[in-house]
Amino acid sequence: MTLLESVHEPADLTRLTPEELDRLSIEIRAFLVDKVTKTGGHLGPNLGVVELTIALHRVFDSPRDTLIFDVGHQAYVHKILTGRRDGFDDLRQQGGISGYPCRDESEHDHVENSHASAALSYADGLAKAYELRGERRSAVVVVGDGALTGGMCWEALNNIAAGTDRSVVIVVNDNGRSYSPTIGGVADHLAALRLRPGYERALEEGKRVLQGTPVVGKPLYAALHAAKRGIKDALSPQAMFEDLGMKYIGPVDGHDFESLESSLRRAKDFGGPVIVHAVTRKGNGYPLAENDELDQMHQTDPIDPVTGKPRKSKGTVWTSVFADELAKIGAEREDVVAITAAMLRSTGLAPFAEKFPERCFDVGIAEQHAITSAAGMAMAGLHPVVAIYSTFLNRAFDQLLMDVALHKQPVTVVLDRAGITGPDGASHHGMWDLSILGVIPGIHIAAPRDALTLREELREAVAIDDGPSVLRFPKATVGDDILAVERVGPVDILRRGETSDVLLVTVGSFAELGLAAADRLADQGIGVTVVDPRWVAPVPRELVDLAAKHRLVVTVEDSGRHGGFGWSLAALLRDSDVDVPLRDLGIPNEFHAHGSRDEVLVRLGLTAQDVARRVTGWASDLIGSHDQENAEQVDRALP
Ligand SMILES: Cc1ncc(C[n+]2csc(CCOP(=O)(O)OP(=O)(O)O)c2C)c(N)n1
Ligand SMILES: CC(=O)[C@@H](O)[C@H](O)COP(=O)(O)O
Ligand SMILES: [Mg+2]
Repeated sequence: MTLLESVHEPADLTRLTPEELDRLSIEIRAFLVDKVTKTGGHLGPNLGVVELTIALHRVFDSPRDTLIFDVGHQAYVHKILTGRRDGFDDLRQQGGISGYPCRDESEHDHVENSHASAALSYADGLAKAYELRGERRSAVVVVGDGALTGGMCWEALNNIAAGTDRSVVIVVNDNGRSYSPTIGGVADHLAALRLRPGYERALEEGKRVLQGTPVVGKPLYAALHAAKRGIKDALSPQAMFEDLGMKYIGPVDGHDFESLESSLRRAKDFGGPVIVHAVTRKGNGYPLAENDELDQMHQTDPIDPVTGKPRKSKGTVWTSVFADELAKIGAEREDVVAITAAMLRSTGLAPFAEKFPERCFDVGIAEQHAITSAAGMAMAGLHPVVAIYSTFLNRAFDQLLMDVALHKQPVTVVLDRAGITGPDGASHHGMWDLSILGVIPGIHIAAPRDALTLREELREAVAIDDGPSVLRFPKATVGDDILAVERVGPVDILRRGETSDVLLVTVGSFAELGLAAADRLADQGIGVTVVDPRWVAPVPRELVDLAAKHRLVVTVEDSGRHGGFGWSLAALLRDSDVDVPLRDLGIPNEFHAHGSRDEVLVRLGLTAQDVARRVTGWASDLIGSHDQENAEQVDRALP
């Protein structure tokens, strides 16, 4: 039996010798490489926290002490040590274990939200509750140097520092990288602290020397205090955390068990807010992840563990089309600048940054700042393009509403990973943007259906100079271009039905699905006109006239139904006194578990077959043109 097989719960770790701990680390790293190169996942981050996570579980008493991982993408080792080793064959797969902490999986898991920079706030709340209830428990957080660039961390630190008797242990997992090297003053300060590692050792050495002298009692303590002061001033740059009133321990070698455990025990015994600054190496022990110049191993697709080559090709993804067109626009318009929130490559800004380095800004994991900083740039005559994932825009809603739209500033926000994303689960699906952005006065939102319309609508967006414009597209391979048979205003007619039974309005990449459904319905004699609005906000008024010429309107969108495009079009028809029944298909407003994008869409009934079946039913019920027998025929006719 391997050591890894002998560890079923954290308590099993406490009996291991130093040699066994080192062996266990080797086994865990081999396990991570073996499993994650098969399933895909956050290989780099987790290889960097093997010793740290083992040490945390040896020093603290989870779940009595609450262990929280910021983002949570680096919790695989935690899952292995808390009895879920066997689940890694199905990591991030439908029905398998989540790639993030999951409360249903274990009492040791607490925070499922993978949005960065929130963990310290949880810890502050937990610690306040423990104090009120007289419970001697520690709230322990692992927060990365990247997550520490997020604003919520500093809101939390401001509060945590005030809780002098509350045990909040903040382990800064400092590997110097987010996706790519972490930027900004916080990162520079951590680097300064990292580069002066002698402080702790010198302090220990000073204590040892003094305790070996005949000096005792008060003179000894005075001498110790003087030594500490002198060493601290000489070796340790003024740690901003101490300025905040927090004890700072570090920098600590995050791969050395002895240093880690002694620091964590000191932190646990301190009984107040304390920072343990652990210096780790992302991807430690696996050269392909250690030397991750192209940010491929922060979150990897399934790859060959030796060569690092993807196990299957993804084809052309939406992001690469955006990347190419923005770089072209950048060459034509020097007022266009780009902003990323620590995700330059994964949001497609790398080609722009390579061509125009002075016009591309990485603000760290700080989407709120990104949006308002963009408003500032726009006020000064630039046209910023902020590229972020749809789900992360949630936290910057007020900035888009009040800092951009209120001032009618020309800022373009490009939302990648819009709609169902898949393996990253509920907090990553980009299903909220149409619902929350639709309320913003003067906003323009485009949902391209293919590469051609993405290029076209991106150009239209950066030409809008009287307010915010938004473009959204999914985490997927982009399909073939779908040519329109006619354009009515901004609306593309993709297919005219033999009869005007149904107007099927498809949003974005769902055009392909809508056309496939229309083909099936035509076989049943149901005439379907398929249109792509291209710009979904404001809802094109041309849809009112088109709806008035049909007997049923159906919308289908890769977005939450509540407040989505379907609801907005229904409101417009009502306001226009067009009394045509409308049915909307979209993502139910629930939290949807991980799986592949296609698997989740099947779960949600968002496939051509499902759409055809639903339309047949509605056509039969609402316009009486087809009986139930047709509905069954549609079923039989479909693969
Ligand atoms: C609000 C938000 N923006 C962006 C992301 C995407 N993201 C996930 S992990 C990560 C980098 C985290 O860096 P760090 O905190 O240093 O952790 P490490 O991966 O280095 O362990 C980013 C940007 C996110 N999860 N949340
Ligand atoms: C944890 C996080 O927010 C990302 O790393 C997430 O895994 C998205 O990955 P993709 O960039 O592959 O969509
Ligand atoms: Mg990091």
